Amino acid sequence: MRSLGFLKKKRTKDSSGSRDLDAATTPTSPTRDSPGSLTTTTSAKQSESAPAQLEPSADMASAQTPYTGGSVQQPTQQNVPSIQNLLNHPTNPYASSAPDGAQSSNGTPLGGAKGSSPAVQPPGDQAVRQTKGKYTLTDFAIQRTLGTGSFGRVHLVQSKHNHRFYAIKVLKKAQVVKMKQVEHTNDERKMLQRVKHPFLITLWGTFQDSKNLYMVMDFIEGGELFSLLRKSQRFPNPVAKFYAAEVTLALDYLHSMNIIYRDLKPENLLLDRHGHLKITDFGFAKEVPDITWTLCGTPDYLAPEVVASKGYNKSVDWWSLGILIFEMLCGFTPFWDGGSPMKIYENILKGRVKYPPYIVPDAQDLLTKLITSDLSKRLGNLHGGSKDVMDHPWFAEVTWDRLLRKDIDAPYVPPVRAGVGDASQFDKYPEEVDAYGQTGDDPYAKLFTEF
Ligand SMILES: Nc1ncnc2c1ncn2[C@@H]1O[C@H](COP(=O)(O)OP(=O)(O)OP(=O)(O)O)[C@@H](O)[C@H]1O
Repeated sequence: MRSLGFLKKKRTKDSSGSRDLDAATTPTSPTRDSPGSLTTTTSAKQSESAPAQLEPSADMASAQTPYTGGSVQQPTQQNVPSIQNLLNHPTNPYASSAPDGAQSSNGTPLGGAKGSSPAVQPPGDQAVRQTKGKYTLTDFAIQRTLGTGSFGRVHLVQSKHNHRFYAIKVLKKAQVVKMKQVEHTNDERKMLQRVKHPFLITLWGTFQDSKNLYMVMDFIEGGELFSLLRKSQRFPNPVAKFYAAEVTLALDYLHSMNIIYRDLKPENLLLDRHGHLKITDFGFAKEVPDITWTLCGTPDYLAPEVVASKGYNKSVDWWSLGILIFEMLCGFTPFWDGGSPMKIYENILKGRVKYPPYIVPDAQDLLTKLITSDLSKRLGNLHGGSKDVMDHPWFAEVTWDRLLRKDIDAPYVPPVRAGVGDASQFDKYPEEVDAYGQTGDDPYAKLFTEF
């Protein structure tokens, strides 16, 4: 029987060294996005270090009674109306605001877009958000840890100015340098500064001290989709469709700006207080107008052309969308089989997917068209681009422009008390008191001049 041990663990970027993909058991990242630079740095393997607090539900075989959240609305097949039936409940998303109270003229954070138009145009202005050195640590009171990552942790903080809650991602410079992620970290800031979209996290500012880099983002209260999925085992078809549709709009937007995201997985999808998605962790996002070669991502989600060290393009995100939809519908990823990352890569390269009988035909059709090694057939990579994905019959009842306006109710509303820094939807982490705010010698100052 399939062992479900992996279900408990979050899949993180590796923090424990590197090897060459061709030569060893661990996938690796070359330092630059060029074909000639395949000396390796950071690997992207399934980490054993993340907390594993979420046991899969005892009712593993059922997608009908997935939730354990008491009186919370639960996205089961019975009580979740189809997206078509959700059209008459406009939500009233809270306008976000900067920690110092500043807003752009339209009351939203400032973002800037360039490149081709997305198939569905998000609202917003074109100015570039000022992020560099805008804040300091003394602007915030640090509360608890929301998550840990390869280079540091994400804290819930409260602004001393407007008293609102934010999330600050802290990255240890020494760790970033050690794992040869300087370029990716600078890219993360740069990409986040450029984007403005309902389903992407907002970066308000960055700053640094001699030891750490800090990124000030909106605090997204509802927790990770990962937690919801593991508690549920798997999502009913309309629920998976809702989240997949929001991700599709975000990818459509990113790709219109020539940004590849490259780390799609439930761990990086947060739920806002209304249950809409926010994609976080732009640690692998990069502007790539045509082709790139860097080996990065999370094993289960890697496209075969990435595993095979070939040049690749935006369509790796469409492959990953296929893996995400599969995982939401099944509770496990298609190429995982309990083995090492290397075993996963073998399976990815073989490309054989077993579709459980409970996957509806439309969904299976879409999955076969996304999870295909043949780039001339992969949906999203064809002439119609992302529109082909949106026009697929599985998404037939999605009204894309209303979804973009969050004018469609989410299938699950997280039980959070808004505005009070309620972090109850996040796992608990041991609180380490790191030496934040230090001045003094900074051997890495030249590497992070944009922060
Ligand atoms: N804006 C936010 N609001 C609430 N929680 C957040 C926010 N950003 C990140 N988190 C939490 O912190 C966790 C780690 O964040 P993130 O993935 O950006 O860090 P990372 O160091 O890149 O992690 P990894 O190395 O695992 O990819 C997230 O999975 C999420 O639980």
